[in-house]
Amino acid sequence: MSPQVILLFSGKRKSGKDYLTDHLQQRLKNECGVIKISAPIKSYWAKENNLNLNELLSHNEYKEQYRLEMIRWSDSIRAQDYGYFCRQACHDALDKPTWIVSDIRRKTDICWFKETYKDLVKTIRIVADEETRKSRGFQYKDGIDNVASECDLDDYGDWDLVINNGEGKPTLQKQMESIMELCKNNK
Ligand SMILES: Nc1ncnc2c1ncn2[C@@H]1O[C@H](COP(=O)(O)OP(=O)(O)O)[C@@H](O)[C@H]1O
Ligand SMILES: C[C@@](O)(CCOP(=O)(O)OP(=O)(O)O)CC(=O)O
Repeated sequence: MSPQVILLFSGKRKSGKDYLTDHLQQRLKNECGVIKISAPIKSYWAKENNLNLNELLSHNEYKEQYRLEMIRWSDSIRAQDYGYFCRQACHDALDKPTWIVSDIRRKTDICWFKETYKDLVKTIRIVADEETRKSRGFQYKDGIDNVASECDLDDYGDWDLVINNGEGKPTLQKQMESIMELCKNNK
């Protein structure tokens, strides 16, 4: 079965990408599959450096020790082929009508998905103010928070949906409904 809608989620560290996409997955159950562009990066890095892949994939602090190096290495691959990790992440194409891509970071990620899947693609930006992100554990790091990995989409202006997940955010129910509404147009 080919997908009917592909939801691309983006947002800064601790904006709530995993939180909201996990909830969406619980809601859609078997109807959806989750794709993480960081998965093939982490898998390669774990193998090369003999690291614990499950820890690297988890929400724990463990991955933070390796984030800077993974960004640098993955950017060197992207410089040759910007779709490399997007393609790898979609490789075992999910047999589900809705795909949730939980970690879009660069304009080239959006470009690759739109070139490949055309108008199946919907882009969603999760925003949260810095105070809220700090209360969730965000700490600014030079080389991470001021490079493409975190900033390339700051000036992207063509989101299909922007969700506030910070101060004054709507209820989770409302956040989910706005996503479902976006999907409806593709089904
Ligand atoms: N709307 C929310 N309500 C309660 N906790 C939240 C909410 N959004 C995010 N969090 C919590 O904030 C932390 C960071 O969220 P996470 O989804 O991991 O961010 P990101 O994936 O964008 O780095 C997690 O502990 C998560 O459970
Ligand atoms: C090297 C990375 O892929 C690591 C991303 O790991 P996660 O996607 O787990 O990070 P957060 O959800 O923001 O905490 C970043 C990149 O620029 O590709």
